[in-house]
Amino acid sequence: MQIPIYLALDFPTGEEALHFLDQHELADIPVKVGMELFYREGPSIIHQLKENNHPIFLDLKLHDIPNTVKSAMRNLAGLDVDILNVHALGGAKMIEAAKDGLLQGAQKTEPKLIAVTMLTSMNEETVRSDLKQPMELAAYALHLAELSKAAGADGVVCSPLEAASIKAACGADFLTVTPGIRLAGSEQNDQHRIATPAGARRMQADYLVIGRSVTAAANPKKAYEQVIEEWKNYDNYN
Ligand SMILES: O=C(O)c1cc(=O)[nH]c(=O)n1[C@@H]1O[C@H](COP(=O)(O)O)[C@@H](O)[C@H]1O
Repeated sequence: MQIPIYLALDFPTGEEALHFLDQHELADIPVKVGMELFYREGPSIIHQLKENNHPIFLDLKLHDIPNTVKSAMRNLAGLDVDILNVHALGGAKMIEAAKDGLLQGAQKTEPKLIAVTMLTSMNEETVRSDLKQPMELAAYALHLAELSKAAGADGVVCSPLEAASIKAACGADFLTVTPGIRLAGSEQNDQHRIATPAGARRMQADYLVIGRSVTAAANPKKAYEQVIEEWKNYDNYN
């Protein structure tokens, strides 16, 4: 079975992303294509990665009125990727519309629909001061997860710190996809609610998303292997 660790391909061009995978012998690994790469390359980067047998999470975080999201999802589902996502903050009607569009557009596989709860770059203070959200962040993320589940999402993007409580409330089958993953000693960058790969697994993350801890490492291949090692043998790590 493929290890559910998606490498975030946050590169300016497809050429750089493909070169990185090739140079560091990361053939076939699950990858996440986000706004930076997709807005530059469009569907062609998805076709190329699929040709190289990479499982793909296409992370475009749709957030618009239900009708627009439904039509966009119909198109994206036709790309035959494994995971697509929306912002849970778009509300229940928007998530339901995303699911409808996804089902209409699905080709060989039905991509999983994942809703982003609270971005891992936010903390209690920014949620309160920027969003004027009075609930505690973890409780609000849990609320958004329950809303997403009721609206037909297959899981959520959340911080590893919230994964266990979301699993407890939404059930073992409801997927927790967790960015904000950092190897010990890596830069935190703009992330706030973070954990190591081992910590995330212990906290019941189903899928990890990791970018700069690997892509900006002195030895990306070694860093990626460390992530896998921690995922497999999480009891041996802090
Ligand atoms: O949906 C996402 O993938 C996502 C949600 C979130 O809350 N936080 C978050 O960091 N991400 C994405 O996960 C990746 C994390 O990258 P690194 O911080 O470099 O590991 C980036 O591509 C983000 O766009």
